[in-house]
Amino acid sequence: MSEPKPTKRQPLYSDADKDNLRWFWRNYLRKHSGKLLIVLGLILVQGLVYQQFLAMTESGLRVIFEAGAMRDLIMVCIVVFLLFTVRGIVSFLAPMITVKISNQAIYEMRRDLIGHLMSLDLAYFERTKSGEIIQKLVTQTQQIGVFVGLGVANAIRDAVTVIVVSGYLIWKNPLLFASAVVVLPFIIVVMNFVSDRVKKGQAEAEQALGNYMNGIEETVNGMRTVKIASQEEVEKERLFTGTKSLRHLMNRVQITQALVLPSIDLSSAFVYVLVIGGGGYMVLSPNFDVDGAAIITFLLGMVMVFDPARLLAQFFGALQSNLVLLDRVRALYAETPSINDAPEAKAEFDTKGDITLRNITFSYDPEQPLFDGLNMSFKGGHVSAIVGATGSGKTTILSLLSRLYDVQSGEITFGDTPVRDLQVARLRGAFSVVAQDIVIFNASIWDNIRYVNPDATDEDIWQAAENAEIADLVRRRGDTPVGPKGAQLSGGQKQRIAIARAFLRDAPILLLDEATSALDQATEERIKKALDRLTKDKTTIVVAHRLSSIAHADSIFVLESGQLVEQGKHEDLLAQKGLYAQLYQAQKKGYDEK
Ligand SMILES: Nc1ncnc2c1ncn2[C@@H]1O[C@H](COP(=O)(O)OP(=O)(O)OP(=O)(O)O)[C@@H](O)[C@H]1O
Repeated sequence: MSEPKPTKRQPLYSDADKDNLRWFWRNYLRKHSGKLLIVLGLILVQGLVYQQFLAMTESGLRVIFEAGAMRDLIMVCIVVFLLFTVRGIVSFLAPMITVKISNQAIYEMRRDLIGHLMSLDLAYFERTKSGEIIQKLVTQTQQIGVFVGLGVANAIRDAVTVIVVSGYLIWKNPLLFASAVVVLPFIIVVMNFVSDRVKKGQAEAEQALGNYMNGIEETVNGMRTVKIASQEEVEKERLFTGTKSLRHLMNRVQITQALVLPSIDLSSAFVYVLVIGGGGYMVLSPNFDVDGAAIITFLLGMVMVFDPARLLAQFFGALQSNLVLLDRVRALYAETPSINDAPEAKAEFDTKGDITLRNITFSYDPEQPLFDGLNMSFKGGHVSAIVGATGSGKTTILSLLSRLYDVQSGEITFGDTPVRDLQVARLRGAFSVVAQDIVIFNASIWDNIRYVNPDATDEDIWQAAENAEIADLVRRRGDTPVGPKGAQLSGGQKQRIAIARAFLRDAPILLLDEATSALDQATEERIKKALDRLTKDKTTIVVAHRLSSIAHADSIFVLESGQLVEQGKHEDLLAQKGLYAQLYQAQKKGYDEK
């Protein structure tokens, strides 16, 4: 499951490809073995129909050439018609089964991929382009499914036809058939060339498509910034470049694939000439016991072989593309979550105990350590605040507590229990969070609030909405969705939804990261009173830039570049005349001057 290296020649069927095919068979097809055997039986019937058709044609021609009975000719016609009726019915039944199997396989593959995706760490989503994820879950799985459902089934049908009809022709006239095989090496060389180029081209095209989809997502989501900065032309150009490169790559893949048919046609023309010439000679020569009916039937048989052979050759070109897609889809499983439940992880813990960070080290990027030996303790049931300059690591501390990331060394404990000994879902279930990046779904405000507690009663939801001062808006907007990512709401309205969620969830530990920063002072004052009730007896950690809003905290931690530089109550910190006092005075001065 390696990333493609377009410049290096790769084997057509690498070990990874074989492994991917086995994986696909084991997980999504093997369970349908019984039905697949039925399909195989139906396909065999299709092949046999062709063989019988040839035999009947030869008999019919002989009746004509040898001026036989009319009755025999009519019989031949009826049998031929019946044979093709059988083939028609079977040709419908086989794909009907395979299409169902393949759609089931797509469904299961997507279900598994979504399940795995949900288990991955936040860090994966922060480094992976969303276009790449959408591509795996939407287009690549779909293409693989269609290929398996129709492509593979048709290819087996074609292969069976080629084998059965060729077998019949060999039996009828081995010498003539042997002369037709001379074109085989030419076809093999062309197919190898095509397959190799298709594989490389497809890998590059998938990469380009991922980038293009990601570009669209970024542009659409960032439309406000694009418009304000008048960057429409730049974005247009960026997307044009993406589609241009796709056009170039798809041209390369599809034109290469188009080489297959003319090569087969050229070969077949060559073979037909050989059969007409060689077969004609056999009829005319007294050394061979071959009549005109046999040669015409043989020629018809060759036509019937070449048609499925063309399709088979096309199939091998498409197979290379699909092997690339399968590799891309399966690559998601190479990503594994690192934040898991430890064996025998505990479901229960003291949610009211102190939360302690002991000598922790953490960095997002090994080049830039953020915390190195940080110690902090948040008192259970009390309100603590973290303050400090932007980028000093306040939000990161909150993320570490709920294990969105794991510390690299040191330990975080809840009461006496190390955080790694807790079940992740239980740990996170103990938090209500109002984060800086509020996620709003394109649903009604009501549904957005209920998201954090789907079992809540209507009464609870109204109460939460009242507490967060958003109930009026809920009444006014009713069921109207709020637009993608809450685009129809103001920053303060989104923040009040997040606060309403915290009220509704009512978990024992509360994390408020700049929770009221977008509110006007009057609304903030009203929400503060409700929040004071909410935080009662809960362990609350507040991150705020506006120091006046955290002055009442039981304990204030002052961070500077990932280090704890001061700690204490508001009055004590002011008396210390350190960083906190400086920040506070600067803010106060700012307000006084306004
Ligand atoms: N997901 C991430 N990946 C890489 N680096 C990150 C990530 N999140 C934050 N950082 C970096 O870590 C540092 C601390 O960020 P953090 O968000 O904890 O700061 P903060 O004190 O909360 O800042 P602010 O007051 O601006 O919210 C910053 O230098 C930031 O660039």
